[in-house]
Amino acid sequence: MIRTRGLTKDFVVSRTETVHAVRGISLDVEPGELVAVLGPNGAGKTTTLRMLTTLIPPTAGTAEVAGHDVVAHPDRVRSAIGYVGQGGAAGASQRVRDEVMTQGEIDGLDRRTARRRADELLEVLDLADQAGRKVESLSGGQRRRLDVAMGLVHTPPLLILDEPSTGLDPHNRANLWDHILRMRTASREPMTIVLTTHYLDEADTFAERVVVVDHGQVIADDTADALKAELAGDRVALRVAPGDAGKLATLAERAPGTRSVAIDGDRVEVRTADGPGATPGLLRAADAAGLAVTRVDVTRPTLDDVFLSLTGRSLRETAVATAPDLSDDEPAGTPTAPATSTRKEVLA
Ligand SMILES: Nc1ncnc2c1ncn2[C@@H]1O[C@H](COP(=O)(O)OP(=O)(O)OP(=O)(O)O)[C@@H](O)[C@H]1O
Repeated sequence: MIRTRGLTKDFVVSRTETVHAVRGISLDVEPGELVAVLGPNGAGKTTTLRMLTTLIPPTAGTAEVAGHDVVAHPDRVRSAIGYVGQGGAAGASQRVRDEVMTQGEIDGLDRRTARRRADELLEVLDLADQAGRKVESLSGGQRRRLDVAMGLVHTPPLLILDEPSTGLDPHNRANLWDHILRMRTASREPMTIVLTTHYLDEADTFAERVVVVDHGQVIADDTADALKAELAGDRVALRVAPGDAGKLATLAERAPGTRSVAIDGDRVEVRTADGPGATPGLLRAADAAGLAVTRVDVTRPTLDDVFLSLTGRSLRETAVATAPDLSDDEPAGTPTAPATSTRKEVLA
């Protein structure tokens, strides 16, 4: 469904500065896959999606989407995809339901189906009460939900979503995911979904495959479970008398499967491929050496641990620091120029 080879994007910012936003990404996404693309701010995720959706041309490399080259046949690509970008796609002076319906008709739905889909999506995304209101009167969170409704109104074979849930409250995030998953199972053809998210729990729970991007390159690509097992490992924390921590650490280093051992006061933290499997052996070794273990905690790694082990940095910190405030309390007002071109502007 997607095939890129050496996909590259440079932005020439000035005579002396070029931003190498995407540096040779080669990626294959099969029909029916649900792929989450993770990475810190500025990693190149949006730029990659914008090339795949034909909003910007690649500097080098190739990309085929739904069987069509993004440079040679952008129209064919556009008609095969649904896209939710980061910029507000709706016209400020239009009414909410009309905007969703119009987008549906642009995407090829007949008027009745467009209305039914619009009403369904406005209900799912908690916008039914705002259906007759003008877009400019919506809060930031409501406007984001409207963007998502416009992107999902037709049920294309390929959905590309750039941070669809950013700024939504937990209730609306859950509804959105429920709807996306239902759309997917209801569609006759396998629906392919590629999305970026800063919510690691979403990627962990819903994505069948996680692609980690950093500095414009893919640095890991696998299922969340495989990435966690390969790159982060489980943590077994054992508490002993402070004077015994060194002896226990030495024993733990010799235990099968141990990747690393760290001491923190009376706590010995063992990184191992299989925490629950390794714990009985660690306890037996401690017991045989006369060391009394007073507490054991086994923790499975998160995708943030995966990123940390790959890069030495935490994804969570960058996400929290830059998550936009889409408060539902205040109307968002007329938007300033969006950071990315919108679907309506460019794909219509
Ligand atoms: N139009 C542009 N002109 C110049 N530089 C750009 C432009 N668009 C993106 N960049 C730069 O390219 C790099 C990648 O940006 P991109 O938006 O793709 O990152 P991202 O991974 O989507 O980040 P975020 O998680 O913050 O959305 C960044 O350094 C960004 O500043």
